[in-house]
Amino acid sequence: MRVSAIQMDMKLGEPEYNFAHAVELVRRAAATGADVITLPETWNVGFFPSENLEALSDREGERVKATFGPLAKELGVNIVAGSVSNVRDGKIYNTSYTFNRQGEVVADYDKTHLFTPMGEHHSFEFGDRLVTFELDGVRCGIVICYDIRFLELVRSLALRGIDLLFVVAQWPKLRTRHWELLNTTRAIENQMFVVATNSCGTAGQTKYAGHSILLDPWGEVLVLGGEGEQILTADLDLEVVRGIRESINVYRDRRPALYEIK
Ligand SMILES: NC(=O)CCC(=O)C(=O)O
Repeated sequence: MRVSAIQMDMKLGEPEYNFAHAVELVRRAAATGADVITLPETWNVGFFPSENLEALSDREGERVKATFGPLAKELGVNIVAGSVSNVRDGKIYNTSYTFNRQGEVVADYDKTHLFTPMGEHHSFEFGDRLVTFELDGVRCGIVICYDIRFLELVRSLALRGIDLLFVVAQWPKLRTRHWELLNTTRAIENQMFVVATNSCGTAGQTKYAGHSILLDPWGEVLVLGGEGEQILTADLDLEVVRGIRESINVYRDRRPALYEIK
């Protein structure tokens, strides 16, 4: 499975520009022969405008579905369309939509851990369900940015049988080391591929890290981004998952009856 992660530089509060730019980048990523293309967190508005957020947001994912469904079908590619700021039932969610090669929505996920240090919970609603799905027969899960700090969340997805985790983020440069270590640790402890797509550039006072990272289940770096906008591509050999789980079988050896965290 060839995956291309788009490390996008979006403009805060400018969905018109951001939609056009995301489509252009997806077309460029498709030219690499990718099976799956990914985008970062809240790329439609940036993370996140303090004014007019509701007016700038998508409505029940209508715009992202109308844009990326047909595009996925036209290009014959799976698209993990990052996440968008999205109004549903009068509330704003940080929602991720994933499209298969036929342009169908195969997953929608609302961020479950909102980033309270930046007040995300004052503007957005918490999601309340975990999501797994299949792309080309590969079992996948998705989390959004701050979610990656919660090992229980990722282990829960792992126990549902995923082999590949998508992380879509707007992670600040200030904590680049946490970003790399957390993604690497989740890959190793759950013995899965991790495709972690970050944003870059500056929004308001915050500089975003870039450093998108694609990892194999041994925690080896397949490709690591720099600081600027770029498309990172790697081939994932899913057989590696079976190999590591046979040689170091942590799923067989774990002893959940002893753990307070189930
Ligand atoms: N967008 C986010 O969730 C930011 C998370 C973050 O900066 C951190 O966990 O550190």
